[in-house]
Amino acid sequence: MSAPSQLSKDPHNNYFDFGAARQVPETHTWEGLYEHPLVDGGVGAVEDAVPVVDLRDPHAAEAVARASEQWGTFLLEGHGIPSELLARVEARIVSVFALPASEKMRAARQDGQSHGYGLPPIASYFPKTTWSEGYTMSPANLRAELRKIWPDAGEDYRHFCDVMEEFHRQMLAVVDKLTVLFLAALGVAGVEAGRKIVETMSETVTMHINWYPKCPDPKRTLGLATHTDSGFFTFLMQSHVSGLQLFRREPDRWVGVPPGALIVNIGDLFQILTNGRFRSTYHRAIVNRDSTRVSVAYHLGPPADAKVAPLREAVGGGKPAYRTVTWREYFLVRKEAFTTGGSALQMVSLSPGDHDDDGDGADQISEISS
Ligand SMILES: C=C1C[C@]23C[C@@]1(O)CC[C@H]2[C@@]12CCC[C@@](C)(C(=O)O1)[C@H]2[C@@H]3C(=O)O
Ligand SMILES: O=C(O)CCC(=O)C(=O)O
Ligand SMILES: [Fe+2]
Repeated sequence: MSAPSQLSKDPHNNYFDFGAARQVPETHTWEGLYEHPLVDGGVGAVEDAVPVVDLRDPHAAEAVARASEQWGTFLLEGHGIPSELLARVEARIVSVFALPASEKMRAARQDGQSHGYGLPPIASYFPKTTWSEGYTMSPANLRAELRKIWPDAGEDYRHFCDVMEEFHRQMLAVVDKLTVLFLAALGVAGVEAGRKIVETMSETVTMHINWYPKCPDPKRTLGLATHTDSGFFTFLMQSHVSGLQLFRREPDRWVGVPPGALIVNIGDLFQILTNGRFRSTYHRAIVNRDSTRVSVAYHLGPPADAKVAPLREAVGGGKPAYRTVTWREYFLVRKEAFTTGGSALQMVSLSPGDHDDDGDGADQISEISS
């Protein structure tokens, strides 16, 4: 482990040289990772196959509704993003993380900042460090952000920015199509309403890239801690190496998501917006001995200070299940939830207990609180 003196005093922000690691040090060992069985969520699996939604399917809105209610996650097909572009995105992500530590650390996330290189925000809520590096950036500010790493704006800089901007442009078209389906699934009328939502979300897109290096002892550590995404919804593009797992109840188990697919995750604010009809999903990433894995999460949500409350169409004749929150406020609630071992969704619920977000009255799942 190297901890050059110019780096942050925060132990989560010190540089750990994964390439040189011959074992998993205490700082990176997690307990209770395999308390629940792991099952295959591949397309062939019978019980646990992760739902698939094909955007070309005339019944896609029903499939979106079913998957969002029952799983909170689905594999997206027919999205039209060329696999050749996804391969270029992957190659560019690999190239950033391959840079020397001193260059990456120029963009290190500072305390409380939403953007930057290093561990993701939730990392600071855990006593242990994960086997990964990350970098959060927003397309709106991509070029300025990446100048921190590549101040001379050379060829690598241009390649990275060009590819990520192309990915962003193409993703916006997918966001457009999926939003129409979500609104149809919720019975919200109006193309105009949809346009406005897409426009607003497109201005606040955040991309978080993840790099999970090979690990000499993968069973003892974790790539990304168990969490739900907090926004409206997230697209996740992962390389052809497995690692993403979804937590499912009754019986408690981890479902391994097949690698290579584009994944959609419902986030907590969408659960609030839909009055609990669509569910956010607990998920985590594990690492492996033989292959490095990368992923890019494309997070969509409202502006930080916009009020989010259950939709009239979702509440119907009933009662709103959640109070009104802003994303900024929800981050604080979630921080408190992580530090007290509670559930952020329960903390904003108007009838605590009734809307336990993972179904059994227990607040969080094992390794979160260990
Ligand atoms: C828009 C965002 C969602 C995110 C927090 C952030 O401001 C930028 C990083 C995102 C990420 C990626 C890894 C997991 C996660 C929980 C985290 O700590 O950082 C998510 C955040 C989230 O969904 O709340
Ligand atoms: O790498 C993965 O598969 C998970 C990434 C993730 O959940 C996230 O970035 O929010
Ligand atoms: Fe996530």
